Amino acid sequence: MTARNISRFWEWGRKIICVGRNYADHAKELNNALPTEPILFLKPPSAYVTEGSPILVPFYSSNLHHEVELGVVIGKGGTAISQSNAMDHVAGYALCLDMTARDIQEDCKSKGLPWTLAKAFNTSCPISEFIPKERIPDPGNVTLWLKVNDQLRQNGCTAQMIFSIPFLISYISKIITLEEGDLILTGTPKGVSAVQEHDELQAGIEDVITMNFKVNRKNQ
Ligand SMILES: CC(=O)CC(=O)C(=O)O
Ligand SMILES: [Mg+2]
Repeated sequence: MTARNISRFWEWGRKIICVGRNYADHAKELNNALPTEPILFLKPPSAYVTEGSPILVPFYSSNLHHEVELGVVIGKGGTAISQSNAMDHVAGYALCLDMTARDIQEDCKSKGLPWTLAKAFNTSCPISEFIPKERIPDPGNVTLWLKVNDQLRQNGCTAQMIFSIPFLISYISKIITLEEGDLILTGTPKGVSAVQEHDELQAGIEDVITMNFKVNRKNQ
């Protein structure tokens, strides 16, 4: 059996654990209350899409939003990890989009239903290449940005997160055991907006990485 390579973590079929409303400016733009504890939801590994393949608008949505986020790739699993040890469990990072069918999410929220249809569809998690840990020495202070058709829509710093990366790793691992190859999406800053078929998305982390995706529509 060949050894698995963490730099292709998305092929391992591991969990994608997402944090919602982790930036006050984004919670405010959607008129959401600030969380007192992390808000968690999941995406399946079938949500991954890598550069070269398109993001597909789900057939049941007419308001698909981009959310640029820093992804934390777990390199060493654990349960009830302490905040002081948390960064020892990180292998690296990925630039991620938490694609969200906002119309469906609003409908689910109003009916008290889970967000699965809004957040977990195929191609709802576009990701960059794996970024080794050493390339982002301070993940709590990097700028993420996203452009749609060359127009800047999001530009936020991870220093604005309400819950820090060590806190999130510790909090999540008390509830859900973290495994090597899991990915944590740490929430989005303000500026989320709708994308349309044929749009071109470009996103980046400072001078560390950029990625490009096209948007297509899924017909049934
Ligand atoms: C309102 C949301 O969709 C929450 C979320 O995903 C976020 O990043 O914040
Ligand atoms: Mg999000």
